Amino acid sequence: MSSLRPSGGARPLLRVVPPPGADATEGDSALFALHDIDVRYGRVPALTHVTLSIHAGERVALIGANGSGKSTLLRVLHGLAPHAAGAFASQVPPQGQAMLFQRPHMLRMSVRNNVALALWLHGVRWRKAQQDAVAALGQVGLAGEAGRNARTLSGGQQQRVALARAWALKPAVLLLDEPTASLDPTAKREVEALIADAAHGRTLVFASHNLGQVKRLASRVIYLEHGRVLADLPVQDFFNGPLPEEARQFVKGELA
Ligand SMILES: Nc1ncnc2c1ncn2[C@@H]1O[C@H](COP(=O)(O)OP(=O)(O)OP(=O)(O)O)[C@@H](O)[C@H]1O
Repeated sequence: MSSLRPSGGARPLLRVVPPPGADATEGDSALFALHDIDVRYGRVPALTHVTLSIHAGERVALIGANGSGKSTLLRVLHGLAPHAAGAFASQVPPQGQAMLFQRPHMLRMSVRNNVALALWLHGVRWRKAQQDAVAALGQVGLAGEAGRNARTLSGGQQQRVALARAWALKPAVLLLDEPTASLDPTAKREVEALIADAAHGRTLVFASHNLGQVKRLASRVIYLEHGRVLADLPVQDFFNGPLPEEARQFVKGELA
């Protein structure tokens, strides 16, 4: 079982239940193991004393106020936070995971090639990459837009292209940073359904401010405050059990 350092006056609540088959007492069975991780941007602490493990098949929601460290934690998992102190171990090869950023970057080329390029960079031949790209775009309802310049798509459509780009790589681990934050209610529902579908047989770690979505998608909730983990619980316990006061207030505020 993982353990956490108390953070300031607040006591973290930690009861990580690994999925069936995973042995949480064995550090090396974890896909990701973080021990006492600190990340700073200059003088700004983004993560402080973060210790946790993530096992195959978990669907982990990262929640917390703006600036609490959710994106930074996702970046650590994706190997994009080089200034981390502490120990970080990953059992996932780089091509085994894909990350969706809050504001996906579209290259000035067709929608199809935006997806195909990601595949080609992972060693898929160009012709096959284009075929797979069209198939992935079909999965997110954008097959009809394959020839369009990706930069001319709406924000929601660009988010779908980014999802297709991630899906096409068939990663074992999906890291999603507020994947539906900028979408209208219909697109939110549709993209959330795509994520739920894609999560089958995969490990999912996602940041979200949408607690309804967290309840629907997550098996485990990690609550961050000022870069510290204040609660790390199975989803039912997070929403039904006692929480540290800060987390309770946050949940109340977000649900209001
Ligand atoms: N590139 C950066 N340069 C300087 N400070 C940064 C940078 N990125 C993040 N930070 C700071 O690190 C802290 C954690 O930020 P992070 O983006 O991880 O939070 P977050 O929980 O994802 O926030 P949000 O909900 O707004 O997306 C914040 O204080 C933020 O201002």
